[in-house]
Amino acid sequence: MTAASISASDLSWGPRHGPAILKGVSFDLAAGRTLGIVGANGAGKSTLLRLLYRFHRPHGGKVHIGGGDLWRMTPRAAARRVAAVLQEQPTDFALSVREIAELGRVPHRRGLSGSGTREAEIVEAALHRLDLAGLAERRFGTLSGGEKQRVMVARALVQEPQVLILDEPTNHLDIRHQLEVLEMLRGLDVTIVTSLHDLNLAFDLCDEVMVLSRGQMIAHGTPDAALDPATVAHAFAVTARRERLEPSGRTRFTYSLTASDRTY
Ligand SMILES: Nc1ncnc2c1ncn2[C@@H]1O[C@H](COP(=O)(O)OP(=O)(O)OP(=O)(O)O)[C@@H](O)[C@H]1O
Repeated sequence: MTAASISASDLSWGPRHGPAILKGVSFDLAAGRTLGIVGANGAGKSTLLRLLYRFHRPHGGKVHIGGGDLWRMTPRAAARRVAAVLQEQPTDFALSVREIAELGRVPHRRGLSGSGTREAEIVEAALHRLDLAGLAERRFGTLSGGEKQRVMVARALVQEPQVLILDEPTNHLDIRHQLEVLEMLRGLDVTIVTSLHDLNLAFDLCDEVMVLSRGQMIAHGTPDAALDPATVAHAFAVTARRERLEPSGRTRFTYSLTASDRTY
């Protein structure tokens, strides 16, 4: 895998005949960096991600991956560059874990050529990395939510993308697998854009954070700058507190409803 830069300029999108859901979002992310997208429910996080993995064509603005316009590439070329791990999981319940992971090779195959030794090695390595070797022959439909999530990350790795788009990648994962998956992702030579609900994770994991509110970017920068308590309070309509824990030196957020929000 070789990371590629992402450049998004003035992106907007909305449903046909509906109001704009995403308005004027721009950012430049250098190759190999991790950008976290945070914001309240409905803020537009998944919508922004959909524009980055070529699901929605922007109504305004452009996305460039490694300098190339995402919508001027063929779908196959785009799929060789960008992989996505989504909240919605596939319904190929009858396929085995290995077969789902192998689907990640499709953009790399020419014609009807099957899988060679190298292809098989890539799949095995990804299954191993995600702690799935023992489940390789299991039917996808029989897995737990967290096991399914790990299969989807494995399939994305098998795709050997330059850019990895993740929509809430830690959903369903227990704390050990959260740490393992996040540490593994950080070690990849890939550029990552991920939505996250957990601000503590965003602070620890990301090189940069973007805060969305009602479809607009209200902050973007280092986690320290973007996640300042006033911005968090505004974006999530809560009282936010940010503390530095000793002796670890890690930053932790805690939240409460503002007094006027209480209904009791
Ligand atoms: N295709 C669509 N048609 C109509 N409305 C849509 C469409 N896609 C998204 N929306 C609306 O746009 C808003 C933003 O949705 P989006 O899924 O991007 O939010 P989000 O920040 O990812 O939220 P969550 O944290 O709940 O996952 C929501 O109000 C959603 O209902």
